Amino acid sequence: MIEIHNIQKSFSGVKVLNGISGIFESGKTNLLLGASGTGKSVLLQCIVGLIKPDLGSITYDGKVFTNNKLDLKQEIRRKIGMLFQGSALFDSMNVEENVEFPLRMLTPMSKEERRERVEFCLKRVGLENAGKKMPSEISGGMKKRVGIARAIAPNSRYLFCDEPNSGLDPLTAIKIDELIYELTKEYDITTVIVTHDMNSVMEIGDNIMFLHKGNKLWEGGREEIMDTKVPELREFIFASSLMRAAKKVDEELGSLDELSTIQNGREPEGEKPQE
Ligand SMILES: Nc1ncnc2c1ncn2[C@@H]1O[C@H](COP(=O)(O)OP(=O)(O)OP(=O)(O)O)[C@@H](O)[C@H]1O
Repeated sequence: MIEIHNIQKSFSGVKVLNGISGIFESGKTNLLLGASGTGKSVLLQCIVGLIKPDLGSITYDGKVFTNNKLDLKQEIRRKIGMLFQGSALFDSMNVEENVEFPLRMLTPMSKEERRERVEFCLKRVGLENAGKKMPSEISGGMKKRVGIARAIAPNSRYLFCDEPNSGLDPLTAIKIDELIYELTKEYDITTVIVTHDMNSVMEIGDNIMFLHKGNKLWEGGREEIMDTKVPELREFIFASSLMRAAKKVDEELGSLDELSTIQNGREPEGEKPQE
């Protein structure tokens, strides 16, 4: 579990994060949702320690990451896996070597142990036959899979993904989302995902934090987000014509349901009979 409290960050006097607090639980996919420029990536970078917040605290499983103790920071960093937007694979290394890299850097594993772990991780992400390929020889979706295998290889307890399905076709994007979701549950990882994709929200949003102009305006699960009354979030969700259509169908199905209840001689739920 990761807890953030009152995270604030300004650049050149311009406030980008305005006191964000929240809890990211383990075994859950926690989404940072919002339009471009709302501070999602800056918050993610603060949480992983790439940017120092001006104020606020970040705690990983009870250990305070923001207390400047180098040993502790390094201990936590070893448990962090990152999936970058463009996958960020090393072009000069083949797929196996990319996945092996953090094992060489962060663990005392022997060569044989590393080989077994790489094999296991590549199999888990469905790339058992791609180990010898170079990044330039594989598709965008496969690159994301390699990035995921590399991120989880050292038994990471925390997984951070910056727009994991950017640049992918919708079907591949869903598969990548599903893979991240399954791994989160399987290994009880605390996963934090930056996204502005409503498909991801509806598919894998266990816990969603909606950011707007550096403020947290809403937090909740995918089953409640469509009913939000927060105007900025409603505007964000229904900016997509697909989501507007989905809402319309939902409302029409609701009306049909109500109609059939009345036709069957029962009162619609929530309505009291007239005296
Ligand atoms: N290193 C930096 N120096 C100055 N300003 C920055 C820096 N990093 C981010 N910003 C500014 O902070 C604001 C929030 O940026 P951020 O990248 O977090 O947005 P975002 O919500 O992730 O958007 P997107 O979805 O487009 O990536 C933007 O106005 C951006 O220009």
